Amino acid sequence: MICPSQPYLIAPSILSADFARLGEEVDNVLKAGADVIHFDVMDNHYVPNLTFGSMICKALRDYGVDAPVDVHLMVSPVDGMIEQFLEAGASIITFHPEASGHVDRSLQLIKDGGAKCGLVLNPATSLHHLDYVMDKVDQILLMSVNPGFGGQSFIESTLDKVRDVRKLIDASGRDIRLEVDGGIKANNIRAIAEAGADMFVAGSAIFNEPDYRAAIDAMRQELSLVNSVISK
Ligand SMILES: O=C(CO)[C@H](O)[C@H](O)COP(=O)(O)O
Repeated sequence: MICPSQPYLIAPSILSADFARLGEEVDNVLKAGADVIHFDVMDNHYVPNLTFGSMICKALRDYGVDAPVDVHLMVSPVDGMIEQFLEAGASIITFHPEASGHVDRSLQLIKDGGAKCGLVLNPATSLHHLDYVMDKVDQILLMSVNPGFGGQSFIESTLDKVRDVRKLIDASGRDIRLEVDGGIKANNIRAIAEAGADMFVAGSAIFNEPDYRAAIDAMRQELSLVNSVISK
């Protein structure tokens, strides 16, 4: 079992928020103890659903949201959207390697714009996409559902993938965040952390609950029980 070198982060996905009251929803979830706002951008091309773009990110910044905004781009091609989200105030931008013709260039574009960069791997996407970029990425996001919709069930084989990526991160000697997204709830977050993840995206498990603080606290309570040993 592995202990990441950084504290655990909980990142509610606003995909499951009430869009008619988005500013208020983001305020409420931050007041309830969220660390990061996860922002799912879907283009109805790379994934079969359509959500929101950089204008909504900018609107949240203008509204006063100063927490880190973690933008997950499910769009193809990706570079134009990267530029827009840098201007809109994104803190972290991740994208799928299949959506970029030049992965190294897209990562550099994000870094040059002052945000943290990362790659997202779908459940059946190979880890070989991480070859030759481990010196560059700040974050790796493993999808534990097929992207496009909230409220799906966690794909169990992700746990093996998390263990494999944790080994790659430890071998790199860099502080790279290992984020997992899809079907995360209080009853499985501990196992995901024990596999080596240190950042957890949860949409329906938080926004579908009447009490956001209770939902986040239940996850933190499970994380406090993680059986961990420093592996470095
Ligand atoms: O990226 C996503 C879907 O593509 C969502 O962030 C993810 O599925 C979170 O939703 P839930 O916690 O309800 O599974």
